[in-house]
Amino acid sequence: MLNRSRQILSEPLRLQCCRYLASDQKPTPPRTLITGSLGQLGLTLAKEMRSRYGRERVVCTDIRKPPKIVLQSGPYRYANILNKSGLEEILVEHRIDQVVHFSALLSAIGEQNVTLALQVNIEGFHNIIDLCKIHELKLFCPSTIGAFGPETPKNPTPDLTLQRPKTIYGVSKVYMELLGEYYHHRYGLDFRSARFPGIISATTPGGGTTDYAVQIFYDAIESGHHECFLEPNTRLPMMYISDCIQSVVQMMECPAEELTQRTYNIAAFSFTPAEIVAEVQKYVPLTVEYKVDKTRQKIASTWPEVLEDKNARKDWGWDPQYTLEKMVPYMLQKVKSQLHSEQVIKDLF
Ligand SMILES: NC(=O)c1ccc[n+]([C@@H]2O[C@H](COP(=O)([O-])OP(=O)(O)OC[C@H]3O[C@@H](n4cnc5c(N)ncnc54)[C@H](O)[C@@H]3O)[C@@H](O)[C@H]2O)c1
Ligand SMILES: C[C@@H](O)[C@H](N)C(=O)O
Repeated sequence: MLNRSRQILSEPLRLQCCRYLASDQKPTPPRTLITGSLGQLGLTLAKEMRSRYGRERVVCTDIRKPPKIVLQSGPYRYANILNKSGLEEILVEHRIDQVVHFSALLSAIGEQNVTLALQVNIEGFHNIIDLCKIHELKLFCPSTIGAFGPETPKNPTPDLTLQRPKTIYGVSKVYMELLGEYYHHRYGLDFRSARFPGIISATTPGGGTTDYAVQIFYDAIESGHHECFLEPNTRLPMMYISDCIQSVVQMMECPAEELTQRTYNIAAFSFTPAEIVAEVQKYVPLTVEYKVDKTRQKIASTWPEVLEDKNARKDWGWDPQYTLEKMVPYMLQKVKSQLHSEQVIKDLF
């Protein structure tokens, strides 16, 4: 895993990473805290970071009871991001150097509970960013294609453009981007953010508009039939989990002077439901029925089709490895193992 990760980094970044990997060289690897680590992305990132920096140097947190295997794999702490002093205690006790802030309510679930989304996505972020400022910690918080709206150019969508999202999720992410950049400008906080496409992994997602693109693999393996909640021609940017995790590591390890901006679009590939169905059908029999969910379709219709990521490629060597065609057989294999032997959670550690 470690070799693979290093292979795909650009030359300057690879040299930077080697500084963490060679035990006789300085500086020592960072101590990292991940919030919302039991969601779709957190444990995969924890596994990658632990392989690079050491098991005890990555502290997973969330408000949910973790599976036993998570407890066995390294430090895990209960941390509600709405409890600022509780968070501070953990940051101080573990002598944390950097935070990856994943806790959030995603687009579809946010529309079902706007008050809670405001609390988690905005108040929670206030707590995190203030603590990072006080304790001089580096902060990564992902943004999303959901930070754009219907007025945004859809194809391609540049880094700097109109952002008038129509979900509370999108509004809170634009606020997060702006506040992070303000704290960087005003206080020198080392804030970094990448706008993720919909992420596809065998770990199931937590209430987003792009979730169909994970569910389709479970349906293909379990029943051979998928009910799709988006229209067949809805094109959205997507990315495989391995590339997503690489983007976090690469961006966090990039020397500050190489970043020309603090929020970057990142892209891998885009597809429509009809296109992913056709790709899955190359490997397994699959029928599909389009039962469109009006709320999620309305959200998807306001999002970009293709993100422009030339600045991320130029500044910190962003170079995704997975295409739709390469990802589909991997996903089918992962989901099959997950269903038959809970292998995916084991794979994480
Ligand atoms: N998954 C994607 O497709 C995607 C795409 C773009 C951006 N992102 C961003 O990446 C981050 C991680 O996404 P994810 O898919 O893992 O999300 P997820 O919904 O799967 O997980 C979020 C986690 O936050 C935790 N959480 C909720 N309330 C909390 C609270 N009060 N205190 C602490 N933790 C709390 C939940 O328990 C959950 O484990 C989010 O910020 C999301 O906006 C994700
Ligand atoms: C796109 C992303 O932010 C998330 N998967 C959602 O659909 O809400």
